[in-house]
Amino acid sequence: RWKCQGPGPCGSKTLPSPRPLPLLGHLLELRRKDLPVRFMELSRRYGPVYRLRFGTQDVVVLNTTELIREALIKKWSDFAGRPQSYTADLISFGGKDLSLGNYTAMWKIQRRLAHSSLQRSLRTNLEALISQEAQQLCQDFLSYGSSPVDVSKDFSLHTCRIISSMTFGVLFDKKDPEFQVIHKCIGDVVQLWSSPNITVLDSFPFLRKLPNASLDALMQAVARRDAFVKHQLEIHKETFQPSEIRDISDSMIHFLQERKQQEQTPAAAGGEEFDEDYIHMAIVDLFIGGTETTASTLTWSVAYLMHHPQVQERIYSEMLEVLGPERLPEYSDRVHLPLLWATISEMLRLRPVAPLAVPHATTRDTSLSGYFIPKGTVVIPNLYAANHDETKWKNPTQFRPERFMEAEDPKQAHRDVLSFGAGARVCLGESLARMEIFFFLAHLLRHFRFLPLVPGQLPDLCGIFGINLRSKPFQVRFVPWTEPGKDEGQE
Ligand code: HEM
Repeated sequence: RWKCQGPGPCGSKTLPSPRPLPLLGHLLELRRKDLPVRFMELSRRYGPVYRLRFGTQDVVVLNTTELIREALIKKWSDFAGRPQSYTADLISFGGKDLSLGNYTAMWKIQRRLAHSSLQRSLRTNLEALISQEAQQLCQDFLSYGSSPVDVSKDFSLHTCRIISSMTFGVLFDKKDPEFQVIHKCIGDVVQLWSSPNITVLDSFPFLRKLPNASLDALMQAVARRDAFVKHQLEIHKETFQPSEIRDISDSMIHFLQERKQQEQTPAAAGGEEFDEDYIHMAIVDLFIGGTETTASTLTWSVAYLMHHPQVQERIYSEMLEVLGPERLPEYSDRVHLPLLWATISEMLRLRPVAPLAVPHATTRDTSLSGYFIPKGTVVIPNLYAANHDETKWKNPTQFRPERFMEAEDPKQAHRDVLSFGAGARVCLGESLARMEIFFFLAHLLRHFRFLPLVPGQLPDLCGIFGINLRSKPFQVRFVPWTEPGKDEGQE
């Protein structure tokens, strides 16, 4: 299977692979909590690309920027698929998902639609919305006084409010019960879906008939999520005016209505109809992407900056110099705030929230670095390994934002951070995420120093590896720069 059998993209070499266990293959590797780091270790022994076998599934792991670019950019259509699974189908109307859906004609329409709707929303007054949210968050932190704060919840409530406003035109109150339900169940679906009690159902079909409390909880969270999205879409359909596209839902409804009017027959679209479920799932994915990922990067940034109070001070001085004491930051200021911008890239590099991206699948027989890779192989781009590649990044585990400013080609150095993936499946929300991280950090650092509760008691930077790379909970005091307490941190 791993040698090219005939005409096609022949590679003469066979992919290296660690010795597998009988029946299980390399399945036990999946029990490791720090999978991206483990994959990186394996690459030191077996080379930057190797093959593993999980049960009946062949998996190829890519561990360098060059290999990931060759696969996802140079040969993008060969690697644009997603592995299909029983549980992904369960939570997405039978696979009509944007991030988990396979590379089909319907998916391409869905992705183009989500992309253009999001871009349209980015072109409106998004900057004002995000800046307001960041100011609101500063007000909240001020109101907590010197009490400690667990920032991750606050960040995710605010990022969720932003994506709700962009999608449905509603800026929910953080305490609104309806908002709290959607905020919670979006997180619950992701956590439950990636839990071992659920993932096991993909590999062992006979277990699907047995009672499974995790599966029941997952389906309840999915039902709550779907009820919320359906309700919002119904409201939009009733009030929709083609002359006034207000938000992402409107853009999507407009597209669907136009498509129906043009009488696109299912036959013309390859036998399938582009129905409302695709819109529903695209919105769900924007909510998932738009909530925890950015919030997680922000939380990591606070944790790292607590370890590096001198970087906080330098960013604060940089902002004072560029903005003066009064003016609020604007997004165009980022080019004049190189240390802040470099700190954001350094954070994305060191702690990519989706360290193994989302698994890809080959859509046809192909090759990579001279190795033959058959159609249907699952491909894991190890973004964490690429961002820690010693040949590209000096002392890669160190937090050193200056590396971007000192680079021969700083723009290229920023681009070399692969945390948003690349190619046909590159993250749809990169521009939004960067803008959010910029505004939240700029506003927070302009107002406050980030200090530990007790001097020297700093957050653990190791993190929790799972479907995403989260920091362990920690508490921080946001102390206005005007108050004393300068030397409480630790460099
Ligand atoms: C720091 C923040 C973020 C990071 C690090 C991040 C990272 C990623 C990564 C690594 C992927 C998978 C790429 C691949 O499969 O090769 C992805 C996919 C995706 N992201 Fe993000 N993301 C972030 C924020 C967002 C935001 C704010 C949104 C939405 C508003 C979003 C929406 C999506 C969607 C819809 C996909 C699926 C794309 C597809 O399969 O075609 N993400 N993201």
